[in-house]
Amino acid sequence: MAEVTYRPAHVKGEVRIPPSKSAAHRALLSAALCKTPCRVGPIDHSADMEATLNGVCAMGGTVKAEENGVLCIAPGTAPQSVTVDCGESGSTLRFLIPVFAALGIEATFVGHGRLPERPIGVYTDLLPQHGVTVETAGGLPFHITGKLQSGDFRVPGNISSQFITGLLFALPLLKKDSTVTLTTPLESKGYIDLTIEVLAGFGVKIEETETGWHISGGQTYRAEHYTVEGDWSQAAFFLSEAAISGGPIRLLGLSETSLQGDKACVHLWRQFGLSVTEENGVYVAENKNIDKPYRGLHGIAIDAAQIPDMVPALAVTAAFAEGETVISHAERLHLKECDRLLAMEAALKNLGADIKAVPDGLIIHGKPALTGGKAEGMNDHRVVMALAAAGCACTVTVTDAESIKKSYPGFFRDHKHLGGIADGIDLG
Ligand SMILES: O=C(O)C1=C[C@@H](OP(=O)(O)O)[C@@H](O)[C@H](O)C1
Ligand SMILES: C=C(OP(=O)(O)O)C(=O)O
Repeated sequence: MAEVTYRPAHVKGEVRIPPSKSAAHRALLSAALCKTPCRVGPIDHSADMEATLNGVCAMGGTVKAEENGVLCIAPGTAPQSVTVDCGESGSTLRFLIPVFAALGIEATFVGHGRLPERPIGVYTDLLPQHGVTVETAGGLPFHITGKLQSGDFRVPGNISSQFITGLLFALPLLKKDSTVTLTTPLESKGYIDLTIEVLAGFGVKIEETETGWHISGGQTYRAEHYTVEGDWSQAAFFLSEAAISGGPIRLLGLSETSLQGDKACVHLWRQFGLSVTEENGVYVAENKNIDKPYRGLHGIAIDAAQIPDMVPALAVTAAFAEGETVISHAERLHLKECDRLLAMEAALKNLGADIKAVPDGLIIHGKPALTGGKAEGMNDHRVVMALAAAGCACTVTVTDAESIKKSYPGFFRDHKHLGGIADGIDLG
């Protein structure tokens, strides 16, 4: 795989944050469940979006590109049996399985990269209790036959919220009412809030209960269009760049009222010492203490249970922040596109940082400067993008540079547009 070399530079200027991958997955799937055409956009053509669009087509839907990144999704006739390639997208796989089961489509789900090894056991246990036959050797391929039956779905809240989202999409399609009951406390709650919000945009109601959710059966997905808001998880990489390089960076396209849990990045980087202000929907990130020791940044304590995708970018800023940063409740990072805790530990150590992975997170003691060096991207988009901020301060070569295509194909272009240097790869 190709390498990218980030070199020291002062990044500043304006960047339009791409549309939210999480919101887009949800909106495309909801649109595919409508009885009449629905326009969804803007959509960024990342590999994960392609995976969900594969799913939309496998449901019999058709996809037509219109202007300004809008896609028109029209319903078709669902096939009886189909293979769905989910690429490397955990969201696609875990959202589609129960939906296909609710529609009674016999399906084989396949995937690549780390996806075949990522947890799927929640469905292996649960679906057979509700009328679906599952065939799997543990991971992918994952084959389902039969039609999902309503009832009480008991689900752990701490493996992946994506199982719950998948059920919240599927259960309204069944004839009778269902409940989802949490057997352990919910992590990544912001993603469930986002699911419920997108469903509401399609006229589908989910009721929160003391133990989980009540879902009325016989509901209909209905909407003519859905506008996808900006992606707070991608904005975090630029907050980290502003913290280390100075900025100011103006971030366009983000919603102030977003339910994305990753909106917490504003508060977190302010705690590190970055100034983040908002005016008329534009967020401005600037490190006004860039000339002070440690760039005026100081270490913080972070509970990552609700914001797993923030961790790579947080770890990089922490490597430059005075004192200790402790990132806890991040166990699920072992199970993402790579083991993100070990990947960030290895990468930042190679650049000269003081970082230690512990079972539930990372402990980092910041240094005023890093030496730079070579790091493994581990085929993980968030690892490769997070290291761009370190590369604003020291030369960093990262392998697996193309992995950014999973969520943000224009990342190097945007980094360069801000004055950053990303050599060795031409991805626009
Ligand atoms: O629902 C979603 O859109 C997502 C949920 C999160 O996964 P977990 O719930 O497994 O933490 C997150 O890490 C992922 O990038 C996107
Ligand atoms: C983990 C991620 O996505 P997914 O789970 O959908 O593969 C991610 O985007 O960081």
